[in-house]
Amino acid sequence: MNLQIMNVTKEFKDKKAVDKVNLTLAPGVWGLLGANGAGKTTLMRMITDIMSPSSGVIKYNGKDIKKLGKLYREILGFLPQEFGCSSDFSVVDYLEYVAAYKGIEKKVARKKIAELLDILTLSDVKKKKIVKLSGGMRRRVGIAQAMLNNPEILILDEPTAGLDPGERIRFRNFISEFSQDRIVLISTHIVSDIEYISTQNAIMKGGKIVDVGTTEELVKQIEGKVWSALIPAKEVAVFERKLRIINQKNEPNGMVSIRYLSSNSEVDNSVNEEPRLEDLYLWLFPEAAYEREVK
Ligand SMILES: Nc1ncnc2c1ncn2[C@@H]1O[C@H](COP(=O)(O)OP(=O)(O)OP(=O)(O)O)[C@@H](O)[C@H]1O
Repeated sequence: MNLQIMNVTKEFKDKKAVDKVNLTLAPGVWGLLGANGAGKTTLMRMITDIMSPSSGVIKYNGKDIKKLGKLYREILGFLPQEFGCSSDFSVVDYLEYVAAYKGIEKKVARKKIAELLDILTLSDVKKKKIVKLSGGMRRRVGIAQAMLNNPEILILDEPTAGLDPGERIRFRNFISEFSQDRIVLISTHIVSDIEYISTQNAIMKGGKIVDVGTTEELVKQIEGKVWSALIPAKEVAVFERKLRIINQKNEPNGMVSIRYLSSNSEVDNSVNEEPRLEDLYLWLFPEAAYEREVK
């Protein structure tokens, strides 16, 4: 099974949101990483056939998804970024409604819904109206509706937004298990949510895929560029101006330990650290560190 994105471009009036993207997705979990405006949502909308490319073609097992039409939608599950069912439905009524819409037999749907409610820890709120749920719960209802038809291709746009740490861990384990023989594409700003479950990652910048690889392969390019060091607390502001500090923690005796990115050691006592995917993300998207702070 594969999904080929072939020379796909999407142009809006004055903006090329996706620019000649070529990518072949094989079964596994795919992380789609990129800063705000990189083109992730636009690419996902084209993969789900909600939006048509300005040029290029997307093929599922060698066949144009446009020509597959309904057949393609039957094997597809999608959680849109803006999923926020504002109707008066209860959780279970909503999921039954979506299942009927997707043409899933009632008995099969009931069993699947019960299973998903359990896995996504929504059983206790299944009779509650969706509008009355917390943001994290609503997101999980969104994940459930995307998975009702046991999709071979599952596209999740920012699935972990609003989930608490426990929910995140459950989500990761669940997706890892689910992705056997399926293609799962996840876009997220929370790099740690895909770092350990993604089989491959694709990095987008300015509408283009700039890198593809496993987490281990990708972080190799910043090996030797991630450092930790101890600095006096009173000098933090000075160091902040000259270094790309990505983490800092207060230590005893008026010292602060910092983790920073640089081609060379910039503080005497610096020690090289094992690079992580988040380090690479911040190396490629320095502005993201600022975005995180202001959010
Ligand atoms: N319908 C549209 N009309 C005009 N420009 C658009 C439209 N949709 C997206 N864009 C622009 O295309 C670019 C890519 O947007 P897109 O939403 O795909 O990025 P993204 O990587 O998903 O960002 P985010 O993480 O913030 O959702 C942005 O500059 C955006 O403003």
